[in-house]
Amino acid sequence: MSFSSLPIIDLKADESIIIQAMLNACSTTGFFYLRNHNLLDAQEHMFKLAKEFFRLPSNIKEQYGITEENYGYVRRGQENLAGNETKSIDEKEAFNIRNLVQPNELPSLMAQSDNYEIITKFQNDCYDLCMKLLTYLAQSFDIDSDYFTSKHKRELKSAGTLRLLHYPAVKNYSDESIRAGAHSDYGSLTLLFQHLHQSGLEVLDRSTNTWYPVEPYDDMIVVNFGDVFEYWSKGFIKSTVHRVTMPIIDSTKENERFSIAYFCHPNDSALLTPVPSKLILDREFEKDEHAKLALQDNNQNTLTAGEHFQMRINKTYTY
Ligand SMILES: O=C(O)CCC(=O)C(=O)O
Ligand SMILES: [Fe+2]
Repeated sequence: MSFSSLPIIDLKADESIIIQAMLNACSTTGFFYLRNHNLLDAQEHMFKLAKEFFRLPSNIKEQYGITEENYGYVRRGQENLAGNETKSIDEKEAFNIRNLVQPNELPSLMAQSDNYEIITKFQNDCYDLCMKLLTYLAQSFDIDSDYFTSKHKRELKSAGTLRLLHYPAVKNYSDESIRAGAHSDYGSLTLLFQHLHQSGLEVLDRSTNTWYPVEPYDDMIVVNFGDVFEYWSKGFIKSTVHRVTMPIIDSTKENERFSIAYFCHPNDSALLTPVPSKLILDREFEKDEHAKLALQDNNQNTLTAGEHFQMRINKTYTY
């Protein structure tokens, strides 16, 4: 397993192979490609809708501005994922949709019944896929197979979010510009859908401080582990830092970028205590620089997933 060619997990492979591959991926790169998932059609519909939405005039999009709970429209320059370590802002716009969203909470384009159905189907498919991966992961750790899924009940409150992203075309930019600043994700798993060979995503190998590009493939989802797993595994599972860089300027090529992220989060009340696996319980949690920044810096109080999310969000628009 290496950052220069991320592992590929094939959902059509034997379960024993998947379970072993999940264990290898989570403890090394924290990122992998997922092949043979069944979200291709749903993904295509979702990208079409996202493009239609981002083409709307700003005043319409801004009617649904981001709320304190982190849902709604983020305009270009409003968010800075790398926090106050840098002066730059993220050159992107985004729209965050909560789980179990109701049509009356959405812009009229998304509230139309056919589009609302596309959104809810996509959310359900993503949720089901995450639950499948979490079941395999529990098997990798030799714990009850519903150990993780029981902390992700669909009907209970969580910070789970579907995020549509648009990185507008650029003709020039400064050295400090970035499309999405360096960050780790806050939840348990992220499904990242890239599109039409629009690259730019990079992952950080913390041990050597080296960035590696993540090539986009239309038929494979990029999956990564978030902070919650770094807590649950005392650092055995890596919540790998990533970013999206600016495109190479080539006047013959269109360079805007679309992506979609499904952030799976445990229920707000879930405790971030170590999982009862032999692989984890005997481990010392030695926090490296990233963990010290992203996670609560002392091991005295156990956080809930909701508290950790709130802590990260309070900084996001600074960290
Ligand atoms: O657009 C991408 O490829 C990555 C976005 C991302 O990492 C995020 O929003 O957390
Ligand atoms: Fe991310």
